[in-house]
Amino acid sequence: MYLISGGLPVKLIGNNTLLTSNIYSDKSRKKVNNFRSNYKGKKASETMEQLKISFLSAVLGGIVLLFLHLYNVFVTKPKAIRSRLEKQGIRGPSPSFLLGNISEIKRIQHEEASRAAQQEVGMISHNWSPTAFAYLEKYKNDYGPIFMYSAGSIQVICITQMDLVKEINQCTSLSLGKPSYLSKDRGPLLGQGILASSGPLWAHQRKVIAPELYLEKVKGMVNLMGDSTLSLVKDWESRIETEGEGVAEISVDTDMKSLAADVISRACFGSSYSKGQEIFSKFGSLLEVMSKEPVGVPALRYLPTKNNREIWRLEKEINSMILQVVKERCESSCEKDLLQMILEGAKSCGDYNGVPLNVSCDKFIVDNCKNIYFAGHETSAITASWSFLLLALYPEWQDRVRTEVLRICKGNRPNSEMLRSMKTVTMVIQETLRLYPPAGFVFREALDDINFKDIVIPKGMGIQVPIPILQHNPDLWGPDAHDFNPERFANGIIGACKIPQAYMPFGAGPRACAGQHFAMAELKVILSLILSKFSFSLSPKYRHSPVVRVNIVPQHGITLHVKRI
Ligand code: HEM
Repeated sequence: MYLISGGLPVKLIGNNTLLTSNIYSDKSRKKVNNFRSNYKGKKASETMEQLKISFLSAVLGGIVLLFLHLYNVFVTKPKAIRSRLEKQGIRGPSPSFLLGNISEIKRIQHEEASRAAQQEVGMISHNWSPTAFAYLEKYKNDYGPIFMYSAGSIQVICITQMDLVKEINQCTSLSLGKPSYLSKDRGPLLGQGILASSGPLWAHQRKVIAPELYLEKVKGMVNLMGDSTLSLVKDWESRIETEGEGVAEISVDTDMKSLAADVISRACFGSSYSKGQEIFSKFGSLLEVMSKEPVGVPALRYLPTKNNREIWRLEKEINSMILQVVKERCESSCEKDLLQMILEGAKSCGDYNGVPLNVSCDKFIVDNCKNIYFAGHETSAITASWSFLLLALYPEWQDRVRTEVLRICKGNRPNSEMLRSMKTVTMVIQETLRLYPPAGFVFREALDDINFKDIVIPKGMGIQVPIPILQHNPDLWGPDAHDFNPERFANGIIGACKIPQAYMPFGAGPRACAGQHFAMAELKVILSLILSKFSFSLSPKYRHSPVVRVNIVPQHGITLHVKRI
């Protein structure tokens, strides 16, 4: 009998004494070799078989687990929270498997957009929200002022009833936070910065960042806002000269974006602002790539698709560029810019009132720099652009604003005192923000079951307050709700609306825009410096089409004729 021992054939004889095989003949050696290779082949194929089976069972197990997870995320959980709201009388369209109401929403939007496109070209109506928010208008008509719908894994309760809106805005409970998808699948843009975070981490960031943007601190930034605006004024002057006849056709929204980027780079990065501009221009590209991505399924962020690879590359580059500026800053002297304030905040980001915050210093710095840019760049740029459009459409208001600016500034650069006394400019900005608020919604998530009036909103539910729907409501603003009438703000917001809390371009309550004083000062500087040098009229190229992207933006840009005065 042969056995295989350590690769050598051995023979068992008598009382199990072993003899090595090398004493056997060639013939028997051949036999042994044949046996050995057959045996090895058989064993290898058995091992392969076993490997295949284990691999297949692992894949199958993975698929089953993934399916169970997706079933839980897309079916079980949504069903449970929807049924809790249904029991309280909240209704909404029935969701389909996986996509919820996404396909239906797309269809409603598409149909309404095609209907609007057939209307008279060149007609400008400020009542744009029934087109841009067609699905919300439909659901509100069908199910009442509080309704729910499903965006795949995200379940949303949409609230347009003012008593409830007021309660949400005033709520200080940390059980009401920002939607978790903001820091998950919008992670490369926002991370865990002030805009996207909730609970103690947000409370710490707010404590550090908001005071630096209070009115007193903003006064010190009026000069840098003037510097950026004056270089645009020079640029426009030379463009008007080159184009001849004293007029230039200018894509105002593009130039306002560069201007707002310049302002926020100077405010955030002080003397390293040119480095800041470079960082923010990469951030702009990241924003563009990410706006092509669906929201609500964070797992998609890990797939090595072309888009994701680009997102990872840009994110890595931006993060390391910010940290490079920080490193240079630490080696040089202190500056009084927003970055310095973020650096100070990072020193104490270990805990908030004894609760550990679980965020590294580097992440705290990087995420909050990105958040300040995200929050304060496009919003201000779009508002300035809509203001110029409205002033081009209503020349009597353009004249009133210019007269006020010339009376107050007397040809000088505006300072904070002058900005404070610009009443007409303020009214025009307020009315612009009412008709065209850059942010479409105030978003929240119930981080725990939470009560508003007699409704218990279940944990995990997204909460949405659609800003334009409130700000265009004739029941609140009167029959001229869709008209441009800055005069309504002559006695402030309280005098303009039956329920002043319906005016919320900057949100409201403890999470209201931390940069609203900064934004108002910036807009006044831009409007006053530009209107004292130029006049505006509509270009025949302009097509009015406000659409909802990350912000509410002019789909075809804002092209105006700009003339020196
Ligand atoms: C016209 C310009 C602007 C508009 C319309 C605007 C609007 C908003 C809105 C609607 C929110 C969310 C409020 C909420 O969830 O209740 C917000 C948050 C915020 N904004 Fe602005 N914003 C503007 C400019 C700025 C600027 C220039 C900065 C910074 C320099 C800034 C910094 C912030 C920050 C830090 C937050 C987060 C506040 C928090 O969650 O605690 N914003 N803004």
